[in-house]
Amino acid sequence: MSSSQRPVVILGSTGSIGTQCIRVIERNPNLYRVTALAAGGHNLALLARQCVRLGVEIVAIADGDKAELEAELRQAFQTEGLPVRRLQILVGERAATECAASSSADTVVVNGITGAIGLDPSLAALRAGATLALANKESLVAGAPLIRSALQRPGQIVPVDSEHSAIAQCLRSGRHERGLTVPVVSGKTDVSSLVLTASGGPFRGKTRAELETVTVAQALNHPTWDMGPVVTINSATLMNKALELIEAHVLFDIAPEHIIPVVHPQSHIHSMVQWKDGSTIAQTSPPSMLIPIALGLSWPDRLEAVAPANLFDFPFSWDFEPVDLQTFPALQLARECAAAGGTMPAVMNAANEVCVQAFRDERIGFLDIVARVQEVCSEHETLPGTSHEEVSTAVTWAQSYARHLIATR
Ligand SMILES: NC(=O)C1=CN([C@@H]2O[C@H](COP(=O)(O)OP(=O)(O)OC[C@H]3O[C@@H](n4cnc5c(N)ncnc54)[C@H](OP(=O)(O)O)[C@@H]3O)[C@@H](O)[C@H]2O)C=CC1
Ligand SMILES: CC(=O)[C@@H](O)[C@H](O)COP(=O)(O)O
Ligand SMILES: [Mn+2]
Repeated sequence: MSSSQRPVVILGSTGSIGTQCIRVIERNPNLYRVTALAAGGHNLALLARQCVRLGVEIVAIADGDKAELEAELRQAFQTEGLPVRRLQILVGERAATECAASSSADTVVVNGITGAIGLDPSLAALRAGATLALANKESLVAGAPLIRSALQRPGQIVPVDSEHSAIAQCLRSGRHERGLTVPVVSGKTDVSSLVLTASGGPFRGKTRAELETVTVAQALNHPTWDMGPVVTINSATLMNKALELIEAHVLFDIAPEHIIPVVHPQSHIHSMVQWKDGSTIAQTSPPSMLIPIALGLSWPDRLEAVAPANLFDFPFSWDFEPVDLQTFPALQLARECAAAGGTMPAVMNAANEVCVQAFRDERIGFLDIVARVQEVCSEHETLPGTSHEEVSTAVTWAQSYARHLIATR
């Protein structure tokens, strides 16, 4: 390893964020070296190929068989024409957390795991002193007080979610020192609001009556982004924007009433910051996660030619419209959950994870997802959420109450 190569740990390496992160790193071999990979264990052949190609030292899987992974690794070494080498293999539900804990202050840990299961690995990365390039928004929604107390230094979290990366980039144009992430210009904040753009998802413009019969395949057909299935369905219910509103509130320490969601169907403007003088700064590029992922690795520097830029030499237009809050009530629910604070956002997310799985299994309809999440939240008595035990008790309760509602309605 050359001393100029920064060590990188990728959690969720076989997913949409993970594979795109590997693309960025493979284009910049002099800058980065992947030391560890973690995945769920559902695609061992791909994981083994990644390990061999990248020369990692540690590989972690949540589920699956160690012997099967070893066999895939042997096969991958042979396919690449390389001598078989032993790797440290971690297996089990704590494996990704152990993998993150193996990092150190100069490491970037990229968290591309889906779901609140990503919280413990995020905490482990922060406690190890690593930079956390965070795509796993559920970490912040489920465990904001825990994340705050695990933070070792300002700027330790670099947001990878496209909207939050955009906001972080826009914030560099003025004064804003508060929040958990990448403070750049110190001084009292001059921000008046954050404008959170939403594509509107595949069902933009539909009525609730029309949404009653939409299918899983239709919900997975995102108009502008190619992503993993959970975030794609969350985009369709606008629960993704609900999670992102809480994510922005936590990351940038801005009151939810100063975060304004707006539908922008082209997904070219990734979010904006409005300043006290009336100015608005936007960050734009054609939809691609490569830029926010690259910035997660290199912040505040920029890598060369990461993705195509907007072309301004032919006519086109960008549209904006208000979010239809009657048809898509998730955002209003998020505001209420953010106001309640403590364990309430973790409960909202946990119930949503259960309901999204039930919708994917065709056990509930599309509109039932947010309706059941609302019911779960309305029955929850908020706790401060400052201990791990409180958060996991609330999450377990929300999961089982959501399952009960799904089974009995
Ligand atoms: N995809 C995108 O463009 C964007 C994604 N995000 C966020 O990034 C996160 C990841 O999304 P995305 O890449 O789309 O999701 P995917 O479903 O494509 O990938 C999820 C990854 O997590 C792994 N995984 C699942 N469970 C575990 C576990 N217990 N331990 C370790 N790894 C695990 C999966 O492994 P396996 O393959 O074995 O199941 C897979 O590698 C989500 O929080 C999402 O909201 C945010 C903005 C954009
Ligand atoms: C790419 C990204 O950051 C996603 O979270 C995206 O925001 C999803 O699109 P929606 O705007 O439809 O939720
Ligand atoms: Mn996003």
